[in-house]
Amino acid sequence: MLSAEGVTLRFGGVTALSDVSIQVRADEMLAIIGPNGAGKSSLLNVLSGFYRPQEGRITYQGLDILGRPVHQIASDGVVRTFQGTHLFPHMTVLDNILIGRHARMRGGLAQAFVYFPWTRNEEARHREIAENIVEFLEIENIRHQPVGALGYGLRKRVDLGRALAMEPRVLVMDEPMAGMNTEEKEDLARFIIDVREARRIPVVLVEHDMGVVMDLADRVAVLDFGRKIADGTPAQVQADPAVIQAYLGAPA
Ligand SMILES: Nc1ncnc2c1ncn2[C@@H]1O[C@H](COP(=O)(O)OP(=O)(O)OP(=O)(O)O)[C@@H](O)[C@H]1O
Repeated sequence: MLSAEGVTLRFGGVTALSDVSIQVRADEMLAIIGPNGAGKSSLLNVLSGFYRPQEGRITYQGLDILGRPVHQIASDGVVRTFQGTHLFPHMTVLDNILIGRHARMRGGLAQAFVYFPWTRNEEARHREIAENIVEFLEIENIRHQPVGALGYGLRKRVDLGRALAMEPRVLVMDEPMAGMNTEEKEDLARFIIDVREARRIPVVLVEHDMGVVMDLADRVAVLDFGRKIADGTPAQVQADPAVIQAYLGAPA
């Protein structure tokens, strides 16, 4: 579905990724883990077109997408969320989700909020899709509240809604649960599982919480100092001496 082959990414003298190959298979939950600075966010940025590696290939549905504009990669279906939230705090939940429809709007974003007669039908269709997402994420009761007034857990849920509005074919999430309490993590995990069941799309996520990773992921790839050191089921990876060494710094 989406893959990196032999990817090397450097920032000046820093090698963030070194000859990394990874494949995201259809309908799987792939977790990317590793110690701080291991290159996890860099790998997500490369897979979603935000960073262009100096070496290697990125393919999506069999096509080389290296160098394609990032908005085009997103509208082709590789949709990512970022650490924290990228929402408009003064706008309502529903309007923030509608922003996610931007890539799918023929009339452009401005027209979505202005009632030109010729855009009314399209506007109604986008609103219906946004309302369905609101229902799916069980945030009907806050749909007209400004996002800035919400707690972090709910804001992350709205952020997921905005990503869903973009109709992802691959959903890429950078530490979706960072900064959440246990209850918020459980809620978001449930919705991520629901998304996979409802949309049958692969999800790639970077996550620090090993409990979450072991519960959610079908497969885990481990990065350390920009290299992929393991790739397997959660149980395989957990028992891998190289992984244990990377995390604990113990001698091999
Ligand atoms: N835009 C950038 N400019 C310069 N160096 C960068 C940039 N982005 C990442 N790096 C460097 O690349 C390396 C990998 O960083 P990256 O953020 O991908 O790691 P990470 O595994 O996501 O870390 P964390 O778990 O702390 O978020 C680090 O040494 C980092 O300092």
